[in-house]
Amino acid sequence: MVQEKTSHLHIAMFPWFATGHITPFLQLSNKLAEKGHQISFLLPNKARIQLNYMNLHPNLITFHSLTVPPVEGLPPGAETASDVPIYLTTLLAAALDLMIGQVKELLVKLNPDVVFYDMAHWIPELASEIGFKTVHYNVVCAASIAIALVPSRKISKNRVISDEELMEPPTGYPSSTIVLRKHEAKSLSFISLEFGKGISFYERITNCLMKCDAISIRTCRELEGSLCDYISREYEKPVFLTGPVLPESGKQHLEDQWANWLNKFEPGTVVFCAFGSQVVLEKKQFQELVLGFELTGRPFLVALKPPSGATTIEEALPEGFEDRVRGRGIVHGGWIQQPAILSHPSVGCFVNHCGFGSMWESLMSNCQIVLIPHLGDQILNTRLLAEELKVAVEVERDENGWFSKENLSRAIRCVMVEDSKVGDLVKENHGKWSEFIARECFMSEFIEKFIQNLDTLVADKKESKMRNVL
Ligand SMILES: O=c1ccn([C@@H]2O[C@H](COP(=O)(O)OP(=O)(O)O[C@H]3O[C@H](CO)[C@@H](O)[C@H](O)[C@H]3O)[C@@H](O)[C@H]2O)c(=O)[nH]1
Repeated sequence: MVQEKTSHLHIAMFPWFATGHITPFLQLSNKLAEKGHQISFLLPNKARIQLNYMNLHPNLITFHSLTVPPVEGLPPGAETASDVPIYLTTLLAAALDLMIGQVKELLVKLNPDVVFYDMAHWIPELASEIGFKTVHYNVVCAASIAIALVPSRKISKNRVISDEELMEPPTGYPSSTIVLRKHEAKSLSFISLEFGKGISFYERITNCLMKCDAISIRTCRELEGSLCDYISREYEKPVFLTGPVLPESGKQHLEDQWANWLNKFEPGTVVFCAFGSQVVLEKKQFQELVLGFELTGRPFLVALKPPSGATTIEEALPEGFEDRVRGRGIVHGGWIQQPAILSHPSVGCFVNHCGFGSMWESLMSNCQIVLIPHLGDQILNTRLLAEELKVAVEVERDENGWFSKENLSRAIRCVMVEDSKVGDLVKENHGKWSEFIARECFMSEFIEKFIQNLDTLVADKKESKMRNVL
């Protein structure tokens, strides 16, 4: 096969100041640097120090520190979303917008071919002044954009969107299964609220999407092809997919305390549960959750943050719980090596919140998948896995969003017992997907195609540069 020749690009990355955004931008940077492209990565100083270890190509990826300016109400020293409670992130967005001069100065000096961004809606303005191409890179599923952040939503300035309106997908939305249920609509109501000074979240993102040269999404056609096409039509822009861009898994060594405990059980019998880095449950819901695991009668390992109002997991556990499950159940209040746990042979079921990372890790595992989503994109990811692909089951909630121990236990049992129709169906479908994803070329093909698209996008810029030189 004749390989198409690609030239080396200089790409500037300018992600929103949140770990969940900086990390995937950096993972993509690593993939691009692996192919010889040069990356200038703009980020606040503290995040640079924290994430330096993730830079796998320091010869090609250069971090450039930014200074987050003071904004009234923003705690001094706050630089990323992890430094502030969620209701103050609007002030961080206001600080981001004040950085236009600083970013402009840097971009003039760096002179990149293309800038990747996600929240700084003013990047296209700089592009026309300085002369670079722009790619709006979305790090959550295509469904989150398609259902909430398209022009067809028609959310004009200062209009607050109702839950009823959010439940209705926008005109032309291509899926009848990846939708929100009544109690879930409020998880997206933030889009019409202010995010930064005098601009709503909806306005910010739709501006970004309208003014960029190309849209890019961290997904694949096999999962969300029709949703990507819908976004492309809505914005009349090309949509370049990067695939999931996950780091090479490499074999993580599981800590002895977990390996020894898991080794005590038969293959495929342990239920593992984790809800990512953000979810903090209400105490009552937390207690109901752990009682649900007790009710299954199976061994279980749960790794969660303490619920709201508690400083430790132990103080929040239901009365007598620890004695009743001793020897077969652990609720751990700290971080645990999720990918390594998932590949332990004793683990047979993964109960998770369907955050983007966990969604892919569950798809790549051999475990049965049970989902309890909490936030907007997690709900849509869940619909994708449970309703479209039919590789997982979702725990039923009532109209107030509450899930009972019985519903949790029922969902786990229905995928774990032998000869369960649902269990067999999700297992078979899941098997096909994990095989598909595990192919060696799965991620590399995406990146190669993605780079070809970028090359075409910046070709005219390069030509005019050449003309100037000649
Ligand atoms: O005890 C734990 C818990 C999690 N993880 C890892 O942490 C990552 C968690 O990522 P993800 O599943 O995406 O969850 P969140 O951290 O909650 O993700 C945030 O960011 C995602 C986009 O990147 C969104 O999809 C989610 O809604 C948002 O909560 C995964 O790689 C897990 O393997 C561990 O290693 N140990």
